[in-house]
Amino acid sequence: MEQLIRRAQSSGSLLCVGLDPVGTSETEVAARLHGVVLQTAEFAAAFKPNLAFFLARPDGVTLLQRLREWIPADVPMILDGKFGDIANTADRYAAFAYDVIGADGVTVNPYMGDDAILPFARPDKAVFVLAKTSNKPAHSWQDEELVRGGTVSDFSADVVQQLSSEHSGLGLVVGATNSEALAHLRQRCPELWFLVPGVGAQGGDLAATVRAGCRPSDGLGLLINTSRSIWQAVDPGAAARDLTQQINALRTERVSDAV
Ligand SMILES: O=C(O)c1cc(=O)[nH]c(=O)n1[C@@H]1O[C@H](COP(=O)(O)O)[C@@H](O)[C@H]1O
Repeated sequence: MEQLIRRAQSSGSLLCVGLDPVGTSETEVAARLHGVVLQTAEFAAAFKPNLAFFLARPDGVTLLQRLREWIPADVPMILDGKFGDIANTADRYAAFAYDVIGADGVTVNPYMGDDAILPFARPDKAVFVLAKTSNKPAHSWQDEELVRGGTVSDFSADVVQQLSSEHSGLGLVVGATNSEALAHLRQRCPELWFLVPGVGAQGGDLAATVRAGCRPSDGLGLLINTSRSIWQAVDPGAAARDLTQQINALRTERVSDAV
């Protein structure tokens, strides 16, 4: 998380460049991936490769390892695997993500309990736990009210908040497609970092996202991910630059409103 904060500050950006590579040939995909990294790196607070898009290719694991080499060392790479299994299996996924691939962080699905999360917590790694996801059908699971009060996503957020008092580097995944839910979770967890996908192809409202999710105290706490709208752009560098500038204008407003 410290690396992430340093990078967000030095790049002046909260943009997370999502890497969900698609294409017909292995050479074409590798070349495009390398190109996107080179063109967007100066605007990237982090990169987020989604594991599924790599595993679907015959050389996917090697490509992920090459990707880590292409990404500048000071830019965190979050491996989006949405991992979630019992402790000894989670431990193996953590070894894969951190030791085999060299990722600086992961996404985790908390459904199986704390032991699905904690094997990923290492002092120098970031762990983003799903709380309120961007997909529409998530509503019927995550907005379910619990007998103890609050929703399932509130419960996930509360558990992560509690665990973060003993384990550094924990954050939440909160989708950009529901800014009310984002504002609600920001209020519930004022300090945690949120990874926020759903801007771009999924139609999340960027302005509402920054207003709802950015920490008014320091203009940080938010990593806004977009994948397809950068991958499919004619000029990925320009797309990343434009998005960064829009985010920065909005977060300046957010911080000055709070003063
Ligand atoms: O954990 C994620 O990154 C994630 C959580 C979520 O709630 N919604 C979501 O879309 N994602 C991921 O974020 C990326 C979104 O891609 P685009 O819709 O193309 O920007 C994909 O890799 C998704 O798997």
